[in-house]
Amino acid sequence: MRTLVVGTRQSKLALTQTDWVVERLQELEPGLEIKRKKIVTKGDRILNVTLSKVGGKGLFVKEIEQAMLDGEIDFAVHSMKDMPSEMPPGLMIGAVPVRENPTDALLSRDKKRLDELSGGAVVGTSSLRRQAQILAYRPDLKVKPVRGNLDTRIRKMKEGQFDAILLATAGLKRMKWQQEVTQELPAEIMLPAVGQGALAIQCREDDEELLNLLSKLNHEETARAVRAERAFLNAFQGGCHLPLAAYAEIRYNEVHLTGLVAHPDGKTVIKQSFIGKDAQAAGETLAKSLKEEGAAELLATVKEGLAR
Ligand SMILES: NCc1[nH]cc(CCC(=O)O)c1CC(=O)O
Repeated sequence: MRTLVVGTRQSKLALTQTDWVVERLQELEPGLEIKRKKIVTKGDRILNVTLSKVGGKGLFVKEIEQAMLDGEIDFAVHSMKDMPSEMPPGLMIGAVPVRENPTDALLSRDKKRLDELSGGAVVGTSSLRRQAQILAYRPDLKVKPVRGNLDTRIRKMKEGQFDAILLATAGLKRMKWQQEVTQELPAEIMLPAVGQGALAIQCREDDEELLNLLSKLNHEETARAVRAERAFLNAFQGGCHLPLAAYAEIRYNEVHLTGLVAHPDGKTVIKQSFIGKDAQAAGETLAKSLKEEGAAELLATVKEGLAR
């Protein structure tokens, strides 16, 4: 195998995730040389603006994809959650490694669990999905936007800007910061984002040598669950900035998929589950069923509100 170049964002989480994949690949092929090339994305540059207002899809991947197409890098490790549904021609997801914990975590200043937070407590999150679900469960809480890398957000909470914040458990575990987690929120209260906890290893579709190596890292159960979640997402032409959630598990060789669309105020939540064999079909069927309950109109209203 030739020396490989992996492109990565320079956030600690991106570097940690990239290193994890590099180590797995070097276990599979001892002596394999992999160089890291750091790339700054648009999402990294505009940290002061609420992402739902920036709104663009693929904010964290575009520059990396271009470097791959230009041959400057061979592959990249992305958070599946940040991957847009559309990929430029010539690129593909070469492997989906085994999923890390998919839940969302509550981190709070006084180690108070969600049920113990006082009325009016301020929860930091810029995710409309998290905002909608936390308000649906606890309408008495206040939600305020927070941006920045994981360490920045935790610091802002500890400084007192927020009583609690919501973050993906997976990112914290990968950074070995799981001791910061006060409570992992169950999917019944906080349905995870599409692809949360999973990674996508992206490469050129004609790179057979690399694809052959990457296939050994692929975890079919995770890939299948994520396929169902992303099929659901695609049906709404949604991005990670919309109040939309989906989570799938494989049980006895069947896909158990739950999907949700909500108003950011948490007062309207449309949520359903579906069980099927075919992952893609499960996602499409569930989306259709939510649309029959008015999910598309609800999202259109939300988008209108964001544009204003
Ligand atoms: N939106 C940013 C982002 N992209 C992936 C993760 C965490 C890791 C993951 O979800 O796989 C995070 C941080 C967060 O949402 O807390």
